[in-house]
Amino acid sequence: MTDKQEAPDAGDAAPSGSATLPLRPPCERLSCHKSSICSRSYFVVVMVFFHVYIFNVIALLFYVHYSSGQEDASRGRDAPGGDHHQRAEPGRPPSEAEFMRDVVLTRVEGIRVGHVQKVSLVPGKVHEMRTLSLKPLLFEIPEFLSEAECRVVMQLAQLKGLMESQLMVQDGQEELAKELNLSPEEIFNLLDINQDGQLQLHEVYVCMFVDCLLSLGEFRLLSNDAFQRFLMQRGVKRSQLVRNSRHTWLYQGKGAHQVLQDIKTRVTRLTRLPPALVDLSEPLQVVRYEEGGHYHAHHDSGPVYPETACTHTRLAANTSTPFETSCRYITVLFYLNSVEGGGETAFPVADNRTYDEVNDVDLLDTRRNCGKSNLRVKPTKGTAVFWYNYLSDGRGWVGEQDEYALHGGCVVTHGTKWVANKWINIDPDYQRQARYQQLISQQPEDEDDEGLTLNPDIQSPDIHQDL
Ligand SMILES: O=C(O)CCC(=O)C(=O)O
Ligand SMILES: [Fe+2]
Repeated sequence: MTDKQEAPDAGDAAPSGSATLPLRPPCERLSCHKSSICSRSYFVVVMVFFHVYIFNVIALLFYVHYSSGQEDASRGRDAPGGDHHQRAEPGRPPSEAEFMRDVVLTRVEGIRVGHVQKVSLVPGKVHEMRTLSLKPLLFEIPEFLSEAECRVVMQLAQLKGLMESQLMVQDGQEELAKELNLSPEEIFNLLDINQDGQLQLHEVYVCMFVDCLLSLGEFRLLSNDAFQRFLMQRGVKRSQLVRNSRHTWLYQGKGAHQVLQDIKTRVTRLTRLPPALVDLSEPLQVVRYEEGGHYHAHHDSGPVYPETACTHTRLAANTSTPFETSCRYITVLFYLNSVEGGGETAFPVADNRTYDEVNDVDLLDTRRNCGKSNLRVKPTKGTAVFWYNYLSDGRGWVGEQDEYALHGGCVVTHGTKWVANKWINIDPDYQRQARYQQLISQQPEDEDDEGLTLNPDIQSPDIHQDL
């Protein structure tokens, strides 16, 4: 057998009789003599690469699609205004949490101080809303309430009865003090934060309205007797108190007087907030100052740190927190009468004074220094003012406390002053607010309204006996 016979391809590889010649590389051979096979292989290789490429592109597209979907979903959970596409399944009503994901808190634009915008709050009437300051964002709306509405609110408050906003010594109730098992000295010691043996105004202030060494529950008991006694023992006068007024709370939910319900609806329109947030806020607080009454400058709501709970959502909080504040995002203040003398609402640092200067001038003292406040609003019957106590977080939710929202009631020099406060409570922690709303939505119908957890003066469960 020749080489030729043994190797069928030999004829392709070398001419006959030249077995010693080196074989050419197979590729060269193919390209020269098997061009059809060569191009088919090339085609196959190209097609394989092509398919792998297409497959990779499709896989990449799927990956991008699904991973951005997940990001959206988690953004929806973290940022209330972030996701407008995550909806409940069709045919199923959205749960409160799903509803909340779509909520963005609209803020009314101030444009500039003095800017007037028309607002439609009641059918057939247009109100004018004037920007009073940008820091805080503060507006005034004349004739927000009619004369008749002002009268009804004052009368309902009188019918209900007003209590001292900050109590001084009155009769008895020794038992409550005993229950606490704290002597007046011990109470004083707890409130005397800097331990200098004196009870300064700011210490009373701190305890009354922001965070307190005592729990809120203990403080409520104190205010009935023991607290007043040691204030008197230390020679504290009414004028030295943080506030010198009387107040009560009026329920505005279902079954409440129509005027009260109307006011709530109007507030919802004015603030452009979701009705549920207004519905679940504190009842209306009505305040009366007699001649000589005042309210030193304060914040309606404190700063919120990670360890701070909001009073209204504390039931929904997973953990217990050492501090609590009322998380009043907005204050709407109504003047129910025109005051004969004094009684302006002062905003000591509005717009152009830094907060630090407050300490130098003691602008907190509205009995002495109201005249030095940057801005004062004269109480005029029916007028409403409203402002934001918190800034925006930039993503459509509640941000940090606005320190320019400091305000107080100047001393009433002639006559009586009646105001009402509508506070809108929103937890800066979006998740907590969502959990709270979900919890409330699971309550039976007659329990899921304002005042369930929010009225700071109400300790008994009979809150729905409110007017
Ligand atoms: O009486 C005023 O003008 C202000 C009232 C106030 O700030 C309040 O009740 O929190
Ligand atoms: Fe206030």
